[in-house]
Amino acid sequence: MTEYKKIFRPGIKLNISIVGIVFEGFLTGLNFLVLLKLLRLIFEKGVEIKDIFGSVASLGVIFLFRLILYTISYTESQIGGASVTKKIRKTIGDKLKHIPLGIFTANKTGFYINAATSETADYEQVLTHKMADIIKFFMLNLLLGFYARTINAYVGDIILLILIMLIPTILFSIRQVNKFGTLKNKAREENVSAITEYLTGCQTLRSYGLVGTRNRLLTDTMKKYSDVSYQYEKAILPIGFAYVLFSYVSIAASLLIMSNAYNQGKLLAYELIILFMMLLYVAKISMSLYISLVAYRNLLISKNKIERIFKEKEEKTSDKKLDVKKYDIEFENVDFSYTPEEKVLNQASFTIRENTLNAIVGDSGSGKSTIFNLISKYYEPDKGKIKIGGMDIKGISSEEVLKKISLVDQDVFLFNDTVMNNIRYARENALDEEIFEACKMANCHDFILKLDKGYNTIIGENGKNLSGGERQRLSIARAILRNSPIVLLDEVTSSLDIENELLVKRAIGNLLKTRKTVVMIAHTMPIVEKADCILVVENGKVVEWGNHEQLMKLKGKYARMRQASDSSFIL
Ligand SMILES: Nc1ncnc2c1ncn2[C@@H]1O[C@H](COP(=O)(O)OP(=O)(O)OP(=O)(O)O)[C@@H](O)[C@H]1O
Repeated sequence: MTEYKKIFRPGIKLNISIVGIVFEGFLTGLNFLVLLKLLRLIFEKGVEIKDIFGSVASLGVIFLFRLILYTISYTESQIGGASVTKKIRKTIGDKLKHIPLGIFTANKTGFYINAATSETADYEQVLTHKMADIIKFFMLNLLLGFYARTINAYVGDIILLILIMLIPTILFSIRQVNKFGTLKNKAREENVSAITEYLTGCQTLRSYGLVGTRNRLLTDTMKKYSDVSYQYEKAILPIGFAYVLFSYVSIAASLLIMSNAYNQGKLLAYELIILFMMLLYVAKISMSLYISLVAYRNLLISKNKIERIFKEKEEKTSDKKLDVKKYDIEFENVDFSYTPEEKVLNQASFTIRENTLNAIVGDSGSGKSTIFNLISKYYEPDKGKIKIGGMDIKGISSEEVLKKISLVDQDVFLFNDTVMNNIRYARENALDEEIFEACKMANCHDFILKLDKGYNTIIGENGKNLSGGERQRLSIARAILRNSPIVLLDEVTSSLDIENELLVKRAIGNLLKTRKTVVMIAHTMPIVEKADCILVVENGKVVEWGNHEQLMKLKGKYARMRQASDSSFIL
């Protein structure tokens, strides 16, 4: 058995609960025996009050046992179901750690959130309710059918026929469930993605007055989900209705057979009554069995979704360490595409020397951020080699490579935690004094002290209580504290006001004082001129490199970009 299949297996507690619920079903069947005995007394020799008390007591005892069994089974199933759910969610979490980081694009967020929440909860339903119900209803139906046969063979056969007719009904329903259930799940996934996007982008949407527009898109996904759900019900309901009709026509046919048998003296009055009661009960539980089987199949679609995540290709892991003495970065004839249609890097080759400040410039969409994505191993190159300190990073895990890199970009992610803890994520064992020092260097110490509880202030979900510049400086403080040999800065000042830009620039200046291999993508920073090396990217290649003076003398792409830039120095 594939390893992941074991995760879905019901554990001992769930198996106990299933056995308990099936027994509880058998006990329900015993009620008919008690009633049969009472009816026989009524019709054969006249009933006495003690007989009634005896029957009521028997029914009471059966009820008590059923209650005990049900309580134990229900509790066990809840504990067992929660334990399987925990295992599934944990495995999804573990799996996500090993899926290549580049996969986490915004449109997949809904897929993963949905799998870890709704789909897992759906599968728990299969384990805690559906499986036991299906076995219970099936066994009970079978038992009543065979028992009815001992009274009247025809009626018994009709009960068994009602059960057998479930097979074509279910086969027919499954086609609809597979079709519409899959569509329903897809629509739910899109809905979760839309909700996630709406909530995370709410601030931006408000600022652009687009709340209404996006809200419509969100409600569209909700409408699509409700439409598909309606189609699902519309496709399933007629099949269920036809089955109910068949069951009740069978009961009518049984009534005819029973009245004939009664008139011919082959069936006693109390037998007729009990058989009739059984038939009504069988029709009811057959319908419940049908509903449970349909729901079971539908919920298994969720299981398939979760399995898809478990089967997703994992990043190649290796224990190989990035054990190097220096931190040069080299690209050797690197080709890379996100999609087969567009080659983003084409034979890109360049070297970034260690302990130097490097700037990457180029037109929008030329592939600057892609170079960062490849250095950080969010993606693997299609061809060519990327080396750090002379070592090819191909066989090294992204976690290991990322240990050597601090990335400061525009999208600073902050946790809903204290300022102190948010910075400590960069280095878990950092002393408080080291955090204060890093914050001073990153120009954030003063604003942190002005916060309500200073370093112990909770900064809200993704730091929503802070300004863009403050968030940016906290991110630089993290990079300083992390003290990794490579620092990647991605257009960090592009969205800031002048005052904040100045503070962030000073913070970067302090970061650069510690000798590191620094690579930055910058549009508006005069610091580009100060870079030891400027790499100019065009059409997926580094077409020029050198310092500002060298490149200006070259009179090539960089010089043209520099001349075209306005007085505010837009590269
Ligand atoms: N995840 C992605 N999937 C598909 N295509 C992508 C993805 N990310 C970027 N691209 C495409 O790759 C090309 C290079 O993008 P990249 O972000 O590296 O450019 P850039 O030079 O950093 O641009 P900018 O200066 O505008 O940030 C662009 O055409 C972009 O549309």
